[in-house]
Amino acid sequence: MSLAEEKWKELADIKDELAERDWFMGTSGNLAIKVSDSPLQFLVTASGKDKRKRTKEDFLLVDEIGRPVEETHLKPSAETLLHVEIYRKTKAGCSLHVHTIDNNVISEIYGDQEAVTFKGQELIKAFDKWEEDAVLRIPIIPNHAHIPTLAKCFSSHISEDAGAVLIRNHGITVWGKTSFEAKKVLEASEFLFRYQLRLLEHKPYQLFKVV
Ligand SMILES: CSCCC(=O)C(=O)COP(=O)(O)O
Ligand SMILES: [Zn+2]
Repeated sequence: MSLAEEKWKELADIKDELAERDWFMGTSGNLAIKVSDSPLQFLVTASGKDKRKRTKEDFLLVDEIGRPVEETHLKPSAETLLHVEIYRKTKAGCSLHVHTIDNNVISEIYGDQEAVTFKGQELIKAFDKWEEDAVLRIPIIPNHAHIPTLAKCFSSHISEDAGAVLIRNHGITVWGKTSFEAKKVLEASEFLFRYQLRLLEHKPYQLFKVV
């Protein structure tokens, strides 16, 4: 099996796991996994497809600016430029984007603050923050319809090899050095969003900052 075939299967297995959680409603979501550094090439989900299905046309190989490497009728994800920024600026190996009710509601509740911040939850350790009272800040950016503008805004929040950015009333994009780390960051983010929303249910009259 070639490296590209190995990465294809790795990403397809991750996609199946996220599909089991019903995190690809209405064809939303896109996933990517790096295949080579020089030249930069990565597999990305084909645009507009039902990501709950597993087919031979789920992904396509794109270059350092998100163009298909081979002749194809498939279109790369509409949000390929966000994945380009991740691989251009970091050593990340995998990036995942999903729309969930929880991440959309959190992004709207805390959107005006331009970030949602967590402190004191054990799952913060999934972001490799182990110190006592570590604080996790997840930026929230506007959902620019013009993808190059969205990618530029998104890029300003990329500095480490693993991270997460919320796009307001849209979804979350996470990345990690490996697909394992990217999925861990995604699961931890969604856990923390669900935790915060549950907490707010018990304090309905306070939209308080968690820190
Ligand atoms: C119907 S979801 C709108 C597009 C989107 O936000 C998304 O995540 C999926 O777009 P893609 O082009 O990757 O299928
Ligand atoms: Zn999206």
